[in-house]
Amino acid sequence: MALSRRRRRRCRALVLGALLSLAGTYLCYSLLLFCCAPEPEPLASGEAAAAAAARAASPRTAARCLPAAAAARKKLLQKWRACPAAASSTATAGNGSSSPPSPPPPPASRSVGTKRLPHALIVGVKKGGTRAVLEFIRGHPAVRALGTEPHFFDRHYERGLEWYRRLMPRTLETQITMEKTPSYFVTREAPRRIFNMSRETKLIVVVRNPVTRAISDYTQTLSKKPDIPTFEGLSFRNRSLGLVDTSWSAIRIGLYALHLESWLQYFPLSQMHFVSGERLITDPAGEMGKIQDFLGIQRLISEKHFYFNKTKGFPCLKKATPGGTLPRCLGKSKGRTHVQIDPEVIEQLQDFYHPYNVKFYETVGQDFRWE
Ligand SMILES: Nc1ncnc2c1ncn2[C@@H]1O[C@H](COP(=O)(O)OS(=O)(=O)O)[C@@H](OP(=O)(O)O)[C@H]1O
Repeated sequence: MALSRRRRRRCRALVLGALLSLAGTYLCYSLLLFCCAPEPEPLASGEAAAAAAARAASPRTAARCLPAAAAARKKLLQKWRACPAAASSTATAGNGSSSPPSPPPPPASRSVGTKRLPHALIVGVKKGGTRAVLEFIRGHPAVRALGTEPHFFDRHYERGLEWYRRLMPRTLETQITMEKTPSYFVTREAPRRIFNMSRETKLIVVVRNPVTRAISDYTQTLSKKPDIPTFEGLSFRNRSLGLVDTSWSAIRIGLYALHLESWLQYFPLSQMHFVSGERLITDPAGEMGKIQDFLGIQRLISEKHFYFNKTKGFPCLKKATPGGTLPRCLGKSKGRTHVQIDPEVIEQLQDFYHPYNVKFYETVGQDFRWE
């Protein structure tokens, strides 16, 4: 009898102990969750809510940061944060000036930061050199970019801004989020949709001689569909009458002045930056310098990060980090050998584009010398 009472008492003590330890674990777990909860991300969907989220994210002011020169020394292509541009507008990458007094902060890893709507977009043009610009600029420590083309403002708009935001890489407050989708430039609804996301969005357009661009576009299509008609056949409604077929997308995309009009209904020119696709090849550092100025970030990507690859026939990035993962040259689909086109056809198309080009130069205040 006494034995079973003792056993019952021991049993009760064991149950009590177990309960207490469970309660303790729960308390610790709750405390841990409370202390380490991540920064809440906006969850509301719809244009207004996400636009508010974008505005909230826009003052990308000083948090702890790595001075730009130090960031550059810490290898351009590593994702170190850089201090805001105001620190020094003359800094160039790795010019060997003073070293940081204390150890640098940890790099912004994939799990750090917040997914934000883009602050800047490369909106076009197809075959202009958009991939080169994206790959070059994403080496900057103050920029993080989506590697693939999300086609949100043309194909997937109905999925909502929240879907779009979730595609973005995480950024720190001081960093700029970017993506590129070249078809935005010729999408009628894109300017309004981007404006509704944020009227402060910075827009980059890489433009190239519209005739060369059309041939590049055609060469790409031909590589996928070898049975399509000839370039000459597709370009004209009536070649002897010189009637160009502007309904063919390869031709239509090159009417830059027309497409630009839709953008100027929503954005001032000062919010748009036009990159010369030609100069991007002959002077990548020069064009990248202007892009960095436009984005309000330090000129860290400079001459010393490029070399001309004779085999590729294009400038390529030097691998700035030992064992870095970014490619030195762009892939095989960039810099294809173009299909041979009758020089007379080229001349006819040059003539066709001339008035549109002139209008475009006048509007943007830059002569791209495509004549
Ligand atoms: N550094 C470097 N390396 C390789 N290619 C370069 C570079 N800079 C500019 N380009 C030119 O980019 C053209 C492709 O343009 P996009 O990247 O805009 O094409 S796409 O619309 O994304 O398909 C591509 O066009 P094609 O030469 O007709 O293939 C290149 O001329």
